[in-house]
Amino acid sequence: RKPKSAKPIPGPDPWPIIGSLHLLGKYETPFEAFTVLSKIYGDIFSITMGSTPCVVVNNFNLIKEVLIAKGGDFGGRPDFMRFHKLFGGDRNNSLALCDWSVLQKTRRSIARTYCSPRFTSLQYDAVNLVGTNELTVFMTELQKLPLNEPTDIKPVILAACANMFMQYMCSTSFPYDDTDFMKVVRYFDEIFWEINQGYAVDFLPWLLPMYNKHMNKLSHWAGEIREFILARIVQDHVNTLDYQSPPRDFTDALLIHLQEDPNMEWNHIIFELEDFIGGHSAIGNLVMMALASVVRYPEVAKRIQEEVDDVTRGQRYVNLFDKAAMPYTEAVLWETLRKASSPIVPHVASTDTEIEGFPIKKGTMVFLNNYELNLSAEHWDEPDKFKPERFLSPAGNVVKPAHFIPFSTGKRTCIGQRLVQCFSFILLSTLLQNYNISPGSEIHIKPGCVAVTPDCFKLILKPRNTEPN
Ligand code: HEM
Repeated sequence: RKPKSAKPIPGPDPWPIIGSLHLLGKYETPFEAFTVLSKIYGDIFSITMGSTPCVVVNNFNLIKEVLIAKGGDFGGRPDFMRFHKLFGGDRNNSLALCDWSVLQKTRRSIARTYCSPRFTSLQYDAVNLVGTNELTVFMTELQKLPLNEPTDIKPVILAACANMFMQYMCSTSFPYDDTDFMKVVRYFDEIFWEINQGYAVDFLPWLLPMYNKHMNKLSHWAGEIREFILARIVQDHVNTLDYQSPPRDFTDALLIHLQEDPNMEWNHIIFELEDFIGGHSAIGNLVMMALASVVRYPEVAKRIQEEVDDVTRGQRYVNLFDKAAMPYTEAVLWETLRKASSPIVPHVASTDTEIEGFPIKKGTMVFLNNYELNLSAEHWDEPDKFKPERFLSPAGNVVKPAHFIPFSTGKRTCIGQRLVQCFSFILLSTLLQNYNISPGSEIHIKPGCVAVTPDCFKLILKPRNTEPN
């Protein structure tokens, strides 16, 4: 198709040096600014960040055009220095931050079986087993926390998520009093928060000398994590791997692939493992976000408790096969994702192309305004309210509108979304099965972000005395 127009895409005139960065500074998230600007310039507009040409697309059809119809043209990622620092000096080591390549295709396909387990697969059974086994440990650890007073439960939730991931992907888990393990869990969480922030230096690289300390901190966290994974997880697998037998887990599958595929290197598999293990932080943060809403709206907690009590009859912990009978609890997680409206990682045009007939030059960064999709009155009834029931059909089944894409769509869609749905479900329902939870400190949630700060709000846990045997 010939470009519809040689006219430039509308957008604010950039200032020298900073481009239009000043327009974003007034808002808590740049996506709020994008929504405001879309009312002035339209559903597609251009904006210059520093000297980087960017385009913002604001409606579902345009988002689909970028992610699905032209996914191949927009397979690149931003070249931020922070991303390099987090992945051994080269962001292409990372699955989420690399440009599209044959290697990425291979890495995604190795990961698919393990990280996107289908409902009826052996992997799904394994996820269930690992998750429910960890629940017992998790509950024991929670009982060590002070009850009926403000307490910091995020580290315990994160440790439970980390163990679920490590057990599932590496057949290993760690005690919560293992200081090296807890340190690594904390570093992962710091990185998750970091990745969810934007900094002026991303677009103004000449500010770099001022960020030296920060960049060194990122490299340090990443280095410590890598050392732990190599020493405490991978080494044992290398020593015990039987190349003639089917892989025991994801780590084995990666090591076997390294042996068989001349294009795979040692670094590729270590970084892939690190990337996926790191996914646990996203789930821990999502559970904290869900709890923030649950404590704000006690009627939500009550409905989850009714569901979980009904399904388990107070006799056992929840498992993944209860999910179908607990649609409200699942809907709470979808509503948490809608309200959090985590941004889709920006894509970058890897070739000269077009969007809606407008010419787009190779190297242009594309922001997909899912904030608008998730929070506008055009798409949702009372969008500011936390209403899980919006995701329930009259018959009580979970339904999601097509424009709701918290995990994105297209060739770079999130690989971890099934694990998110599994582990967050059992953690949230088990917490509410066993405790009445109330706020223990002021709760501030940053808009347009699925992360809460590493040292975040406290909660008060009051046992419900219905603990299963
Ligand atoms: C609250 C939880 C999560 C949310 C909201 C989320 C959301 C997203 C989004 C929006 C993308 C960008 C897709 C795109 O650019 O089009 C993404 C990519 C990705 N996610 Fe997730 N994610 C979550 C958890 C996870 C977990 C647990 C894992 C790992 C097990 C994971 C692995 C990945 C990977 C590897 C990519 C990059 C895929 C690629 O670029 O090819 N995510 N995620």
